[in-house]
Amino acid sequence: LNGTAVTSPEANDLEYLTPVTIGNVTFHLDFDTGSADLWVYSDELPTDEQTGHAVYATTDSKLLPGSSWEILYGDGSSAGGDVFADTVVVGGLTATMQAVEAAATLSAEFERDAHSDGLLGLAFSTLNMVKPQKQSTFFDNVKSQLDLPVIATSLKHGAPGTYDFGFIDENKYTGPLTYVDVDSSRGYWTFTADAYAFGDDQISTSLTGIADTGTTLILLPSDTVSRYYANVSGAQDSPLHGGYVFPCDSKLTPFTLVVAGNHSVTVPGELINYAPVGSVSNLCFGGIQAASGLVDINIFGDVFLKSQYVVFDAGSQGGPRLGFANQ
Ligand SMILES: CCNC(=O)c1c(-c2ccccc2)csc1NC(=O)CNCCc1c[nH]c2ccccc12
Repeated sequence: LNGTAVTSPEANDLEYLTPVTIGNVTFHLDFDTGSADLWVYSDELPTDEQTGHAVYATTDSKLLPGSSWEILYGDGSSAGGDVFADTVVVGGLTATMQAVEAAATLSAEFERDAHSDGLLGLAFSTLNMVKPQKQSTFFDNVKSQLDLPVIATSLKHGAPGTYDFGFIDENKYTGPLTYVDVDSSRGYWTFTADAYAFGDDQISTSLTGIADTGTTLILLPSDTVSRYYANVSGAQDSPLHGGYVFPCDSKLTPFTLVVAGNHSVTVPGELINYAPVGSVSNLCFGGIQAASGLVDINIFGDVFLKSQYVVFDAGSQGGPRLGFANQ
C-alpha cells in the first residue's frame, strides 16, 4: 500500500501544511525532514494558546506512562509535553500505535504560528526526543506497508504540492533522478555536494548539508552567503531585517549544487527572492541566509527543495540516499 498527501504553503511559503487524522480529528501539520518528533497542540496548553488550532484531547487518549518530550530547535524555538499512543492516518496510510507527542508548552515562535497544529518529523528516528525511550517516526511505522521505503516531495512556490509515500511518481519530474549518498549518523538527511556555483561562478569546494523540509530558507556559512550577495547590486546584510535584503526588482544569480560527479541541481534566481520585507519598502528578503553561529551544518530548506522532486530513500537499494530531479 502506498499513499500521497497534498501539502499547501502558508503565506510566502513560510511552511507547508499537510492534513493528518489522529483518532478522529484532523490536524494540519508541518512535515519536517529536519526533525523526528510528531507533536501536536493539545488541551494541556494554556487555553489562549489553543485558540484557532486543532487540539489533541489528551483526556480521551492512551498515555505512554512516564514518557515526556522536550525539543529545542536551532532557531531557538522549543516545545515539550507528554506522550500518547494513537492511530495516525496520512494520505490513506495508517500507523495504529504512533507516538503522538502532546504539547503542554510552546515557545513564542510557535504560539505566533496561527496555522500549524504541530509538526510531523520525517528525519531518522534516532533524532526522536522522547524520554526515557525514543519513539519511531510515522515513516518508520508505515515503512513495512510501502512498496519502497521512500518519501518523495514535490514542494511548490505558492501552490499545493505532494508527499508521496512508498513510490516515485514519474509524472512529477522531468529528466533523470540523480542520487547522492546520505550520512544518517546524526539523524538528518545529510549529503555532500562536490562543488557549487553562483551563476557561472564555479566554486570547487564541497558543501555538506541537510535536506530539510522544516526550514524555510537555505542557510549557509556567512562567508559563502556574503560571496553570493556580492553579485547582487544593492544587496546588504541588514540587522534591522535579520539578514540580507535587496531591491525587489534585482536579478538574482542561480544557486547550483554539483552532486554525484557532474549533475547540477539548480535553484533559479527567482526562488531566491524569498519575499518583500514589508508593504512600504521595495526591499526583498533573501532565500539564502547565513546560519546563526550555533549551527555547524548547512541547511537546504524549502527554498532549495522547491526546485526539485526529491526522493528521500531510506534504503531501497542499500544505504539511505537522496534523489533529485527537476520539476
Ligand atoms: C530554522 C529551523 N531549523 C533549525 O533550527 C535547524 C538547525 C539550526 C541549528 C542552529 C541554527 C539554525 C538552524 C539545524 S537543523 C534544523 N532544522 C530543523 O530543526 C527542522 N525543524 C524546524 C522546525 C521549526 C523550528 N522553528 C519553527 C517555526 C515554524 C515552523 C517550524 C519550525
